[in-house]
Amino acid sequence: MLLSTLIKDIKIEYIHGENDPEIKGIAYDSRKVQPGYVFVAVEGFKTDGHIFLERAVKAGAVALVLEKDVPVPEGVTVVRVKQSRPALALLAASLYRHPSGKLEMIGVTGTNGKTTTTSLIDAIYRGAGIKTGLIGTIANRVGDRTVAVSHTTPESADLQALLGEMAGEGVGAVVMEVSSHALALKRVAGVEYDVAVFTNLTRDHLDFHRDMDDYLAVKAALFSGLGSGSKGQRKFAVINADDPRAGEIIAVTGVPVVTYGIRSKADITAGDIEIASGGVSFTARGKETEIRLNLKLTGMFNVYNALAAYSLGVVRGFSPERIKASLEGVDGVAGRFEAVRKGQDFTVIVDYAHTPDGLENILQTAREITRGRLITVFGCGGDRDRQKRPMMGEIAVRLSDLAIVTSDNPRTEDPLRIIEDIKEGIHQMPGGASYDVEPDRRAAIKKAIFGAKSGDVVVIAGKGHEDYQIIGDTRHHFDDREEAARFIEDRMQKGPLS
Ligand SMILES: CC(=O)N[C@H]1[C@@H](OP(=O)(O)OP(=O)(O)OC[C@H]2O[C@@H](n3ccc(=O)[nH]c3=O)[C@H](O)[C@@H]2O)O[C@H](CO)[C@@H](O)[C@@H]1O[C@H](C)C(=O)N[C@@H](C)C(=O)N[C@H](CCC(=O)O)C(=O)O
Ligand SMILES: Nc1ncnc2c1ncn2[C@@H]1O[C@H](COP(=O)(O)OP(=O)(O)OP(=O)(O)O)[C@@H](O)[C@H]1O
Ligand SMILES: N[C@H](CCC[C@H](N)C(=O)O)C(=O)O
Ligand SMILES: [Mg+2]
Repeated sequence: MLLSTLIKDIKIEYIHGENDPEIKGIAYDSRKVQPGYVFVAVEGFKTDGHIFLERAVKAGAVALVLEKDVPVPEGVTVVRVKQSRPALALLAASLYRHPSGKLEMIGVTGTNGKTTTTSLIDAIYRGAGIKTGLIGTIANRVGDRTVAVSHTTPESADLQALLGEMAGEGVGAVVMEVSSHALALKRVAGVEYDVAVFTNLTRDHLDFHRDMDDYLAVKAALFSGLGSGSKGQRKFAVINADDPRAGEIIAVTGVPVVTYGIRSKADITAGDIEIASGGVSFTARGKETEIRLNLKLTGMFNVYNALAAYSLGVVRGFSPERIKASLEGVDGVAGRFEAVRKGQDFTVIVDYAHTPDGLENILQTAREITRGRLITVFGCGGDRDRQKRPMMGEIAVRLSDLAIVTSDNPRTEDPLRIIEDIKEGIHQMPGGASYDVEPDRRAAIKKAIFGAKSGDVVVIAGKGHEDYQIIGDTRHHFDDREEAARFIEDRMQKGPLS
């Protein structure tokens, strides 16, 4: 595509250079530039793309998109824009010929439940015989082909390339997680959504967003952006009426809204809820429909996730019976309340709860299936929201019989410093509280498993499906499920600690 065609839809401050080169690709990272590419320089949080212009041109960039007036190498065409991130997104959408316009696009946002809810929605579409694309934390999938992930929501240029592949391979519907980082950093600018789902808003990422209002405003952008577009598909939003901020999301949504809930008045509600260790059952009731759903996922929060998916399915026009069959066929989601079973007489659960609300939910659910003691192993990620640490400490200790505080992904922070932040919340608890500290996650898991007695439940929270631990800038192989399985087998041979 000629540069002049590519930039047709973006607002430009000025252009320098006579050439109108043929553009073969787009890169936001100088290390990924190939001959014939346009390089878009982004000012980031760690470094600045404008530092790497020489490198990009050496690697073959024929055009540069900049948001700053900086010296540039000779011989390339320079396109100056106001903001590079939205420009990057819109240029990529153009280059891949607006793939989201050819696909039914479903975006799911909210603090918790995105991965689970997208898996459930995906199952409904597949069950209806539609080829799907899935984009999210655990994996990206094009039909049955899995593509590696680096983010929950990919960077705009990678996202548009992926959507392009999906459109080219006959995908009908794309179900994707839309993180607040993605919305704030314009990764999804230029994506035309048909349906947006709001799961909930609780505390997280306040290292990145100014405050909860800012966090909400960012999430709300997915809903206010729903009105535009020209696919002719029926657009609607699916919103959790029980969330205290639901009204604010509804207020900015320019398309019909279907609400779901358990406590509040909603279009579709869940009643007669039964929670067991093997799964939840509930009756989903709409104006004209009523159906009993028996899921293999458990926990009250999964009633919400399933109800969101069910509501979407009904409004989309799938039959409640068909939706029921699809939802009931989902065995579980990797690393979400995933049991590690090696024939032991106590329960071990690996879960991705990494926010105060997630942890509270998971421990309440675990308590309901605990006959003995509830033992929790958890930590908090480094280089992420610090204020959630004491809150998670308090929750873990309050809701467990024994909490073992350990490391999550320390990243570039001192693991002991992170643990100190967690302990602050514990020490403020009235009457004090007993807990254990074991900074080495492997040793903490071992301690929990060797300490468990018959009927106990061990919850290992925070890392779920992750098969790595990030210490400094290095990713080491580490999988809570593997570690737990190994120690359970060990313990069954050697016996518990006395
Ligand atoms: C805070 C955040 O999201 N940062 C993202 C952002 O980084 P940044 O803007 O700071 O980039 P930077 O490192 O300063 O570099 C600036 C520019 O120079 C470029 N560069 C850099 C080096 C070089 O040699 N050449 C070069 O051109 C970079 O490619 C970049 O375009 O843009 C980068 C490129 O897309 C992302 O990789 C990076 O994600 C970081 C690694 C990250 O950890 N993000 C997490 C927090 C995140 O996005 N999480 C959400 C899920 C959260 C949730 O809801 O739970 C997600 O969607 O995954
Ligand atoms: N609807 C929900 N409400 C509250 N907590 C939930 C809900 N669904 C799941 N959780 C908890 O949050 C954890 C993460 O769930 P899930 O992966 O579905 O969320 P997510 O929004 O995709 O997370 P991330 O932002 O990290 O990608 C689960 O392991 C569970 O403990
Ligand atoms: N998407 C979340 C994942 C957190 C997972 C937890 N294991 C951690 O590293 O903090 C984030 O990037 O904040
Ligand atoms: Mg997710």
